[in-house]
Amino acid sequence: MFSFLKKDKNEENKTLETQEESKNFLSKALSKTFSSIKNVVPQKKEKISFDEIEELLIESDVEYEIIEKAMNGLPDMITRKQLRHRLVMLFEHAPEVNLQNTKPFVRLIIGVNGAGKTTTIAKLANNLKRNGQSVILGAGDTFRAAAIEQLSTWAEKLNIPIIKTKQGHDASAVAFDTISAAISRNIDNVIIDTAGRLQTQTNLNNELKKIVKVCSKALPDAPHQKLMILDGTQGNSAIAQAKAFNEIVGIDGIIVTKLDGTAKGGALFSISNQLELPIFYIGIGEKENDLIEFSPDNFVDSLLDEIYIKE
Ligand SMILES: Nc1nc2c(ncn2[C@@H]2O[C@H](COP(=O)(O)OP(=O)(O)OP(=O)(O)O)[C@@H](O)[C@H]2O)c(=O)[nH]1
Repeated sequence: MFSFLKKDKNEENKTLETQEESKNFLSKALSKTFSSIKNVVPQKKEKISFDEIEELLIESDVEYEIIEKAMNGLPDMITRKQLRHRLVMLFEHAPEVNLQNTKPFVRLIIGVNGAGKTTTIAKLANNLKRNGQSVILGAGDTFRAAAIEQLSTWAEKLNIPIIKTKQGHDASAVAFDTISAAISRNIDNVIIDTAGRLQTQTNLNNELKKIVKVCSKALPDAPHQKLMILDGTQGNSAIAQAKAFNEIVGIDGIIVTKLDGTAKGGALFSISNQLELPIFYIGIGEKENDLIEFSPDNFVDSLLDEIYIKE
């Protein structure tokens, strides 16, 4: 009985340590956003004024509408606990748990050119592999030869199989073949790239609808996740883009990239809240390990650690 309790305590400590590590990692990755916040509140305090909180949220690129929503009814001097509660609430669209029971689990990656799709696919695949799962990639960006090459280079580097075709060939055929290969080779995860497109490019968007339909022909219910990659350096302007894609194919979750290079980290609040979608991961660098699972609690706590004295 005693040793059982002791083990529990050890495990609890370990979880706390991991949480602390993940928060430290987040603070480093979001240093640009946090230093803009510190410009507004240079000294840590127990209570911070309404006006200062409002200003620091504006500085970190939270949309004004969201700030109003979060701060409605708060007093003139705000405690950490009061603010924490309101900020965490903005991420109420938490990721669904237990999605991973399906095999193969098919993710379709969507985004505009340059948002970081290819790099993010590599990072995601690397994460899954590190967790002991098998992955296959589908080079569905058949629009540009360079995209097929770039993804192939990552596949080789990470030692992950890839299904590809020639530039200009049918992207939905690549999606179908990748899922079929995963089924026959008993692979856990499928990640399918798609061509970068704007929400206004009708032909490409019809192609995207076709890819989604063909995925479900290869495997009922696939794709299990349609993930939108948003460039974090664009801050709030990425929202309109994602809204349009959500209307075209229905997005299940967001990955925000390049948060290491911007002071606009506060846009994460607006992105999740406005789109009513969970943020699954954030990209914090160009290497394969630079993708972390997004935790609203850790994000809000790291931010509050910059301005509040710990309770
Ligand atoms: N600093 C930083 N750079 C990133 C991150 N994610 C991607 N990048 C860089 O952003 C650039 C564009 O990334 P890609 O993965 O090529 O983007 P893409 O959306 O596939 O773009 P196309 O290939 O043009 O369709 C590359 O130079 C990446 O290294 C990130 O989280 N942080």
